[in-house]
Amino acid sequence: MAPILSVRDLDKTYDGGFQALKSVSLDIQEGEVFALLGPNGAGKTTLISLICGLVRPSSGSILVGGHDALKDYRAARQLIGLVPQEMPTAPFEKVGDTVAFTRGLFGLRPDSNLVEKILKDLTLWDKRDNQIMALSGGMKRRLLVAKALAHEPKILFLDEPTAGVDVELRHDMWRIVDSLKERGVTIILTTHYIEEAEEMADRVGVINGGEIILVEDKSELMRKLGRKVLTLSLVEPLPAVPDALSGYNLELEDDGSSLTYTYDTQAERTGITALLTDLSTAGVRFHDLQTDQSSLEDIFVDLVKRS
Ligand SMILES: Nc1ncnc2c1ncn2[C@@H]1O[C@H](COP(=O)(O)OP(=O)(O)OP(=O)(O)O)[C@@H](O)[C@H]1O
Repeated sequence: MAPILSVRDLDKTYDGGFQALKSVSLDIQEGEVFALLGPNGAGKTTLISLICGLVRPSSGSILVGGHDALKDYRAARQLIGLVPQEMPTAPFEKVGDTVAFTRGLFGLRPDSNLVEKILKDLTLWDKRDNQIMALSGGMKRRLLVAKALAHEPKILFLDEPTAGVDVELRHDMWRIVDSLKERGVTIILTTHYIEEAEEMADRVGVINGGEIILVEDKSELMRKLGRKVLTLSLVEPLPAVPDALSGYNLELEDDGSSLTYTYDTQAERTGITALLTDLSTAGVRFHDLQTDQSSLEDIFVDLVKRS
C-alpha cells in the first residue's frame, strides 16, 4: 500500500543560513503511530512545520495522501491535524465555539453532532460553554487535540503532547492516542520521553542535527532493549574464561575480577540457571551479582552521540 505520507530529500535552510534539515526522507503508513525522537534543536518542529505547510522547504518533496503538499496545499492540509505545543487561541472564546470555528476554517459545513462527539471523547463536553481561560492546563491540552480533530483529519501530528504535564494527563493522552489509532487515524508524535515512544509507537524515528539517523519498528528496538548484562564479582580473579564455559557469551572485566554474561530477556531461555550450575562445576565462585538492562534511552543517547 502506498504510504499516507511520503517525504523525500527534504532540505530546509532558514533565512539566516542555518540548515535545520538535511536530506530527510521518510514514509509513514496509514494507521501507524510513529514517534519522532530527537534532542532539542534536532529539527522535529521544523519537519512537522514543513509537512503542515507552515514553513517552505528549500528543496525536496512531500506527498500527503498522494497530494503534493506544495502544489496542492489545500488538499494536503485538509488531511492533516496539528496539535501544537501551545494554545494559540483567544482566552475568551468558548470551548465548543472554538472547535466548531476550527472546522469552519477548513471550509467544512458545521456539524454539531461531530463537535459534540469530539468534546465527549476528550471529556470536555461539560466545559463546552466555558471560556478557554477557565480551563485547567490538562483541559487546554485536550482542547488542542479537539481542535485538531475538528476537520476529521486522517493524519494527526502531536508536537510534544505531554511536555510538562502530570502523570495522570500523560496517561490520558496515551489513551486518546490509542482510541484514535483504533479509528484508523495515523499519528505522528514528537517526544522527549522515551517511555512515551515505548508505550505508544509502532515505529520510532530518531532525528539529530537535522538528519534522520534511525527508523525502526519499536518491537525491534525492544529486542535490543531486551539485552541484559549479568555481572558476577568473583572471589578469585580469573586469567581467562574457563574452557568449560566457552559456550556462554562471557567476558572477563576488571582484571579478571568480574565476569559478565550478556543475554536476551525476550529469549525463551536466558541460560542463567545453566550458567550458574556450570560455574559451580568449574569451581568459579562469586560473592556478588547484579544485572543491568540497556534502555531505549541508552540506545537513543548512544545513537545521538555517535552521529
Ligand atoms: N525560524 C527560524 N530561523 C532560524 N533558525 C531556526 C528557525 N526555526 C528553527 N530554527 C533552528 O533550527 C533548528 C531546529 O529547530 P526545531 O525547532 O525544528 O528543533 P526541535 O527538534 O523541534 O527542538 P525542540 O525539541 O527544542 O523543540 C534549531 O537549531 C533552531 O534554532
